[in-house]
Amino acid sequence: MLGSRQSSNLVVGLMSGTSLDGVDVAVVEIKDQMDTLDFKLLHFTSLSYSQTIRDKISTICNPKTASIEEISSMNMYLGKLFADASLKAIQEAGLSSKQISLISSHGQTIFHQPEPKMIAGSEVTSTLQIGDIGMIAEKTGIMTIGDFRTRDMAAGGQGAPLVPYTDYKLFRKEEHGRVLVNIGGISNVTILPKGCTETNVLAYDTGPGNMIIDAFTSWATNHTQNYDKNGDIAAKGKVNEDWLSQLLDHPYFQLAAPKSTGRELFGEAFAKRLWQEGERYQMNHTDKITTITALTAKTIAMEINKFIKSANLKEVFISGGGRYNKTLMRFIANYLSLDVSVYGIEEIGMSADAKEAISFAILGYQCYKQRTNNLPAATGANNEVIMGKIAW
Ligand SMILES: Nc1ncnc2c1ncn2[C@@H]1O[C@H](COP(=O)(O)OP(=O)(O)OP(=O)(O)O)[C@@H](O)[C@H]1O
Ligand SMILES: CC(=O)N[C@H]1[C@@H]2OC[C@@H](O2)[C@@H](O)[C@@H]1O[C@H](C)C(=O)O
Repeated sequence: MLGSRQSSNLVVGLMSGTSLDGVDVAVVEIKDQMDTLDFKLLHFTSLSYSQTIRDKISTICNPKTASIEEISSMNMYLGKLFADASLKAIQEAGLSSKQISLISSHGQTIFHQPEPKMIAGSEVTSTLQIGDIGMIAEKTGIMTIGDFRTRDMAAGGQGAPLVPYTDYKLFRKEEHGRVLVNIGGISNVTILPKGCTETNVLAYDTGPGNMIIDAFTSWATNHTQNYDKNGDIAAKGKVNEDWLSQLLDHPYFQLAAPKSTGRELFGEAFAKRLWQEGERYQMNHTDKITTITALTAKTIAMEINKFIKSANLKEVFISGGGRYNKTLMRFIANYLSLDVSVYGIEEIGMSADAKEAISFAILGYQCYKQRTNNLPAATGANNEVIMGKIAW
């Protein structure tokens, strides 16, 4: 039985995020004692998607170009790819499949609609993560858990963000407040006030993370670069303050929490519109990238600044690929009040790259243990639920 022996608590967590860069795989030992959870990262690896796969996923993320046939086949294709990635990681960790209790897979989000649509007089919210868990279980021989977000939505939540549950379990502090920021395709913050309980954690998506920076870099470099490595391009440009303040008027930044977002709002169409706006401002490509980097930084910092006093915030820890963008990190620190210090999340023993995959390992483990694993304060759900479905 899971949990009865130390060796049986080995879990593989899989995360494929909104950047569409690939799948992250964390092999984690989960230490489950009384009501505290802890983990040890045994191995971490990422499998990059080929350009063909990125393009295919991009196509099915866009309702105008998606076809049901492509969605259906990509669901099975990604399931197989996730299975292969899991087996590779298990082998690299020096383990065998038999030692793994479960695989927990977030899946690839291709659609996320937290604002209700009317269908035959009923309000419907929806979210879709693909990468079939039946396929993963079949190809690995390991029980697989996935499809977390729908259950939270069924309980009236946004189905996102889900990682704040593990942020709360692992990183809350009695002495002072902390903020965890993940900068992937989209950015999200988890605010853990001093001595917080589950009910007063604040967590939501702040808006774009690297998504627009990546798109701009690709266009500015004639597709020779997918992202602004280390923020080197942004470091060379100037922020256009006029344009930045206009960009900050976007309605998403004014929305009250709980809120979550994705490619539907800040994807390619949005990036294209901003790129054209930048042209109208007669800005060079470098200044456009610098200004868009400042937009990500400012929308994160503005949210944190709101809670510095009330939550007694002292430390901000940054994870996700954006942690490596030095210009973005510098801008965030500059936009924040001097009361808080900004660190990479490795400062508290967590890997910036593996954090989300580790979190999904923990969320899946909790599901298997039949424990609730959503944080209604973050998602807006009416009640706690056990998120996740199991393929035996
Ligand atoms: N060295 C680096 N310098 C600058 N940016 C980087 C670097 N390494 C990664 N990134 C950025 O991080 C992005 C990937 O981040 P990450 O893997 O955290 O996103 P994700 O998990 O796909 O997204 P999300 O968390 O929104 O689902 C890349 O697209 C790139 O923009
Ligand atoms: C619908 C969806 O896939 N949302 C992702 C996305 O990527 C970042 C942000 O938007 C967050 O809401 C979420 O992922 C993280 C892992 C979460 O649920 O905490």
